[in-house]
Amino acid sequence: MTGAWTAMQRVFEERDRQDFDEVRIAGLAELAARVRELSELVVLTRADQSEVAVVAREVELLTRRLAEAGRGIPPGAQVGEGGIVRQLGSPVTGALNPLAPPIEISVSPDGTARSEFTLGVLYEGPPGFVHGGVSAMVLDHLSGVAASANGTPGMTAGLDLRYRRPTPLGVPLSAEAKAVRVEGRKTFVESRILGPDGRVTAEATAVFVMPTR
Ligand SMILES: CCCCCCCCCCCC(=O)SCCNC(=O)CCNC(=O)[C@H](O)C(C)(C)COP(=O)(O)OP(=O)(O)OC[C@H]1O[C@@H](n2cnc3c(N)ncnc32)[C@H](O)[C@@H]1OP(=O)(O)O
Repeated sequence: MTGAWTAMQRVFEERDRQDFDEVRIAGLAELAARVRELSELVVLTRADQSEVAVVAREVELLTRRLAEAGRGIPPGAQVGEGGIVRQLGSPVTGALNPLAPPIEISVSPDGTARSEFTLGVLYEGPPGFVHGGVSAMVLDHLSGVAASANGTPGMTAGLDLRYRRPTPLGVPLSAEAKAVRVEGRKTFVESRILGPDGRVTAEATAVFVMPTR
């Protein structure tokens, strides 16, 4: 039976054949950014009912225009030595995904993956604070990048989260993750999100397992 890793490689190879140059990516990223703004205003608008109905109709027409050139499969993931290096449709970092915040991640020479980002109203859980599932998503992904940077990429097998204090919405947050131990196919990664005051709001230990080929 084909393993998960081989199946994923096949998907990636298929998508690699798609025609995505940097100019096209920039254009689509601009579109995604505008849709993100629109989504936020859907939550925040005070427009009256008739105006909302008109806008809904206009958005429907715009959607139909894009559907005429729909292609059925999501944008590709670029794969490097350490696993995925860029995934344009990622719900966390994908510049082409309007649902993604999106967050940008850098990796320092010691293998620490870091990010600074702000999460707006679309990610609200408790009033005024970030949804716990969104924090988990960010830490899961950041930890995945740290596992890859360690040269031991894998699938998330476990994510043990502790929510220390509420994570505030609409203010600059930072997050970091680092691989701390490797045992066979398993890589253990520790991560955390910090509020603007530098205090930890959420922290996690994740286990990544390299799937069988
Ligand atoms: C620069 C940009 C980069 C970009 C990088 C992109 C980052 C993306 C980050 C997001 C990642 C995701 O969302 S991934 C999506 C969410 N995750 C998934 O869908 C995974 C679904 N699960 C699976 O496919 C499978 O269960 C696997 C592949 C994880 C493991 O299956 P397997 O290969 O059969 O392995 P298995 O025998 O079960 O376990 C292997 C070893 O791991 C241990 N193990 C298994 N689970 C756990 C666990 N929770 N905690 C501790 N240990 C565990 C087992 O005891 C065993 O230890 P021992 O006996 O060997 O000692």
